[in-house]
Amino acid sequence: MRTAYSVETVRGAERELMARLPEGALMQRAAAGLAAACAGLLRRTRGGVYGARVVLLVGPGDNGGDALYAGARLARRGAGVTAVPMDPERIHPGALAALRAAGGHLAPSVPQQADLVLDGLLGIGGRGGLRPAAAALVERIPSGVPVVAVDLPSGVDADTGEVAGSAVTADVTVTFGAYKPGLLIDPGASRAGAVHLVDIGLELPSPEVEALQHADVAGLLPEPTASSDKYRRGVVGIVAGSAQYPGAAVLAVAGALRGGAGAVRYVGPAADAVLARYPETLIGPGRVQAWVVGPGLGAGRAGEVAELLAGDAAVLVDADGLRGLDETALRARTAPTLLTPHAGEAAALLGVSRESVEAGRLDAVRVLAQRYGASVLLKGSTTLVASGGEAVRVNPTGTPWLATAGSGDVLSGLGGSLLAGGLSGADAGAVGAYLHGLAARRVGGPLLAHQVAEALPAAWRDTRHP
Ligand SMILES: NC(=O)C1=CN([C@@H]2O[C@H](COP(=O)(O)OP(=O)(O)OC[C@H]3O[C@@H](n4cnc5c(N)ncnc54)[C@H](OP(=O)(O)O)[C@@H]3O)[C@@H](O)[C@H]2O)[C@@H](O)CC1
Ligand SMILES: Nc1ncnc2c1ncn2[C@@H]1O[C@H](COP(=O)(O)OP(=O)(O)O)[C@@H](O)[C@H]1O
Ligand SMILES: [K+]
Repeated sequence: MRTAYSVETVRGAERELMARLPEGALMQRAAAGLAAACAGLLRRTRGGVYGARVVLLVGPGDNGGDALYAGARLARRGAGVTAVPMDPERIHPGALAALRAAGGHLAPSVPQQADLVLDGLLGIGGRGGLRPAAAALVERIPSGVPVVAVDLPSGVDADTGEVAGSAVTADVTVTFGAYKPGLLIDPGASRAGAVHLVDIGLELPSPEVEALQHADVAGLLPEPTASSDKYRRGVVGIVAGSAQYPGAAVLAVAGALRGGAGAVRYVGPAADAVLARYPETLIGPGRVQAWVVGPGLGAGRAGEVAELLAGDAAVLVDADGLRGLDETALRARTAPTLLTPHAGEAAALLGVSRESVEAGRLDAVRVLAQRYGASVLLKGSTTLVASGGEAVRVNPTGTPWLATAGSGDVLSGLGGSLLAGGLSGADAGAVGAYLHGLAARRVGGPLLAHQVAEALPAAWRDTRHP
C-alpha cells in the first residue's frame, strides 16, 4: 500500500521528530536525498554531476532552503550552481551561505542554458495560486531541461492536488517523509512526474489517502477454493441496457463475467444481445448477492433502481441509475452500496459544475460518500474511492485511453462481480478500478471497451507477480 498524508499530519510528525534531533537535521536529510536523486538524474542524462549547469528556483521558505542545501552538495561535486530567488529579501540565510561557500551564486533571472532545474519555490507551505513573482519564474523555466520538484511541484495543493492558475510541471518530484495526496491525485499528479520518496524518519499515524499495489489487490481478490461452487462464489445480477443502449448491457456482463462471481444474471430488454455474445449468462430475475444497476438504462426506470436499493443485496449504482437517487433510502441500507459516477454525474448529484468536480476531486468524492452514506467511486483521470471516514483510495493504474464509450460499463459489471464475491463497497471499487486500469494498459491504445473486459483475466494474474 502506498500511503499519503495531509500537510497537517506531516507537520505534526515533523514537530515530534525535530524535538528529538539537533536543529537543521531534518533539512539536511531532505537535502541529502534530494541531491542524491539529482545526481542520479544527471548521471543518466549527461554522464555525471561534474560540470553540470544546475539552476535553483528558490522560494522564501524551507522549500527554498532544501533546494539551496542540495545545490551546495551538487556544487561540491563540481556542478555550476545558480540560484534565482523569488524574493531576494527573503531567502533561507543558512542555506544561502552554504551554497555560496560551496561555490554557487545568486542570479536575478533564470539562465536559459541549463542541464537541470530544481523547483524549490514552494512546498507544503504553499497556499492558493502562485503569486506573480513565483509564476514569473516558472514561466522562465527553459523548455526541454529536466525539472526536479522539491517536495512537490510549486502551484500544486499538497492536500488535494488542486492547481489554481499556473504550476510547475516536473519530470521528477523528490518528496520528503511521506507522499502528499496532491502527488497522487490529478491535476497535481500529472504535474509531479516520477515521484521519489526520501525517508527522513517521520513516524506517521493512519493516512488520509492510500493507493493499492499489486500485492494488496491479490490479497483482496476472491479466488475459488476446493469447497467453492458457483453459488458460494456469488451471483451478480445486471440490470442494464435498453432498446436504445443494448451494448451497455453486453459490456456490463462482459465485466461481470471476469470479476470472480460464480454466475452472472441479466435482467432487462437486451437479453438477446447479451446471450448472443455470452451464452454463460443466466437470464431473468433470481437470487443474487449483488446487483449492478444503471448502465444504458435510459430515463424513466428509477422504480427499478429504488426496488433494488430497498432489498438486502449489495448494489452498485452507475450511470442512469444515479439520476434522482434517494438519499434517505440509501442511508437506510445495511448491505454494501457502491456509487460509480463520472465527474458529470457527480456534479449533478452535488448540484455543482463538472469543472469544479474535476478541479476538486478529493473533496467531491468525500462529500458524496458522506451525503449518501455509501462507498463512492469517482471515475476519471485519477479514480478515487471514498467510504465513511476511511482513507480515500486513489487508483494508480489506468490510462487516458479509457476515456472511450463503454469502458465505464465494463467497470460497473466488474465492481458488481467483486461485491458478489464478498468484497466491501470500498474494496470492490478500489480493486475493480485497479484491475480495469491494468487491463486497459495491457491493451494499450486506441482501445475498445470490450477489449478491456477481455484483458481482465490477464490483469488479475498480473497482480500475483510484483
Ligand atoms: N515537513 C517536513 O517534514 C520537512 C519539510 N521540509 C521542507 O520544508 C518545506 C516547507 O517549508 P515552509 O513551511 O517554510 O513552507 P514553503 O513550502 O517553503 O513555503 C512557504 C513560503 O512560501 C510563501 N508562499 C505561500 N504560498 C505562496 C504562493 N501561492 N505564491 C508565492 N508564495 C507563497 C509564503 O509566504 P507568506 O505567505 O509567508 O508571505 C512562505 O514564505 C517542505 O515542503 C519541505 O521542502 C524539509 O526541509 C524537512 C522536512
Ligand atoms: N482522462 C482519463 N484518464 C484515465 N481514465 C479515464 C479518463 N477519462 C475516463 N477514464 C476512465 O474511463 C472510464 C469511463 O467511464 P464512463 O465515463 O462511465 O464511460 P461510459 O459511460 O461510456 O462507459 C472510467 O473507468 C474512467 O475512470
Ligand atoms: K517545490
